[in-house]
Amino acid sequence: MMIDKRLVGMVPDSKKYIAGNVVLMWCSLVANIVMMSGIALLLQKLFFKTADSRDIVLFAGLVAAVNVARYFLTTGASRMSYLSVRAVKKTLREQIYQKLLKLGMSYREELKTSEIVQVAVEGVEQLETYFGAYLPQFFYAMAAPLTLFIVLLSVSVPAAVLLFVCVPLIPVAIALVQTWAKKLLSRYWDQYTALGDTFLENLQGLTTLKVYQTDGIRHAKMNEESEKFRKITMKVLTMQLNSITIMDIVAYGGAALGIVVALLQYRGGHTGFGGCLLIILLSADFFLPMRQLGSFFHIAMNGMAASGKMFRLLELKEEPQEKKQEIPDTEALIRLDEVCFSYEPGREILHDISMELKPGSFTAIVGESGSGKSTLASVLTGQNKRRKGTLTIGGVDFDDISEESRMRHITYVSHNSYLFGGTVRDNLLMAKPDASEEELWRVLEQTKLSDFLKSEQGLDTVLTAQASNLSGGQRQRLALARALLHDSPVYLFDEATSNIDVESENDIMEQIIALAQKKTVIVISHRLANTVTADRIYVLADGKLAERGTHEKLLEKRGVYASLWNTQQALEHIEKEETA
Ligand SMILES: Nc1ncnc2c1ncn2[C@@H]1O[C@H](COP(=O)(O)OP(=O)(O)OP(=O)(O)O)[C@@H](O)[C@H]1O
Repeated sequence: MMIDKRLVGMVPDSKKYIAGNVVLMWCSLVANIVMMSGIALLLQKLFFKTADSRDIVLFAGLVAAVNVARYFLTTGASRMSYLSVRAVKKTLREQIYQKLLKLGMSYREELKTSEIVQVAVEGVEQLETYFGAYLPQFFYAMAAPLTLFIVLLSVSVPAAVLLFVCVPLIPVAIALVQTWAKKLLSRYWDQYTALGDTFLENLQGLTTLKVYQTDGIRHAKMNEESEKFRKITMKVLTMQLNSITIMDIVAYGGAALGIVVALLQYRGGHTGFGGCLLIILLSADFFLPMRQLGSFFHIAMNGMAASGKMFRLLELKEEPQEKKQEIPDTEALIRLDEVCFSYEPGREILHDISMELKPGSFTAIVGESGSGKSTLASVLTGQNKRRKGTLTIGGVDFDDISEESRMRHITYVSHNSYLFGGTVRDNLLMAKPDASEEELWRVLEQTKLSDFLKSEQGLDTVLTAQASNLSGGQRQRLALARALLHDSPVYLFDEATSNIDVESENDIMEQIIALAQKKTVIVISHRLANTVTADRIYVLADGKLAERGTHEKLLEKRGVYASLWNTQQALEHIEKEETA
């Protein structure tokens, strides 16, 4: 109940450090007993005036030796604590990281990013006390009263028994609080991660909030959440303080009782003066380890509550990659048969989509806003896995293909591909780590970025996070350059030219169309003029496949595509007239 076996099992390395810590603390206790016995003996001799200078010197030597020994023992115990904490942090964070890698692109279907960050940072931090202090103290708190009991048995049996019997009252008090504490701490963590999520969202969208001047409303909402968090934090602290008070009453009450018994025993002549003194000096030591365990327990409980969230992450089902296959060849046909997809139960977004994406072909997926184009792209790239129907690449079921093979096969470029802080070179080499300078410049020339970069620091031009120091067009050009370098058989462009200037759009489309001569290219675009040369155009309407064919054939049909085309042409015509 008080030890989470699963948690300890996760960091087997920590066991030896915990054991070492307990042994060192126990040795320190023995040294203390020796010193207290020395004090009791000296005081007895002083009281009965039998002490001589030799006794004083001997006693001084004993005190010095014990203190030196205790210094080393305590330092050793702290070192053990540090080593076990280090093992815990390293192992758990490594496991979380590996898990995220194994979960692959679809991890966001299960957990929020902010939750993962909080668990991996704060959650693991909370476990520091559990492994470094609570667990060793747990075993020490058992060993210490037993040792003292055995020592004091030879001094006074009733006092030793009474003190020993009172010690378990502390764990009983802890256990009583535990059930309540567990629920409270679980709520505390839920509230904490919820607040973290809101904070991250508001921070990321701060500019938008400022633009629409809704930051005040969000601020008020966050204050509400913070207030809830404050309240639950206060509840947790109250619970901790109350239970510490109970433990203090038991600990110091028990020690006082032991002292009373020792005095009664002395008065009754059952114990000597020195024995009585020894009981008085050691009685608090019976309880202090348990009392200390009680204070660590509350922090450890918090860590255990955090570990609940951590286990939830670590237990998420992952697909074993070993059994996965490679895509048989680069000329593989991508086939969808009656594919359906829902983000949430009861609201299907894609309905019975069947299509064939032939190797070396240029396919376009078009449709009105909200018709499901991006959803289809996320299914094709494995970001959303909860689909129904069949999706195969080269005859192999999509789910049986390893993520690595899929990533090598399909390069996905969205309208906001992530560019990392660092240099242009760093971002490009991500796609092909062994690319030569010439290769890097070639893709930059293709995407017409080379002149601009030459006027800066070339490949060493520094980018801020998300390349926010580049223009929208430049960002998309760089994302395209990186994709071209990746050299995969299939390219999927999801609105890769949206929200950028016309010149960049034309340049990028020119490169995409050239790419379609050599590779399988799928273009999702709201602008039909970009995809007129496609070998096949799939038209989506309300998540269904409404039409398919070439641009000319679709115009002849005078259906959804033709009407979309005519509307866009008319709009573009008006735009041209207005700018003329
Ligand atoms: N993460 C999500 N969770 C729930 N519903 C979603 C999610 N993403 C998209 N949808 C819903 O799926 C539907 C299709 O959206 P999708 O983004 O695929 O359309 P689209 O054709 O790409 O639109 P656009 O051209 O505007 O980008 C929409 O009704 C949208 O509300």
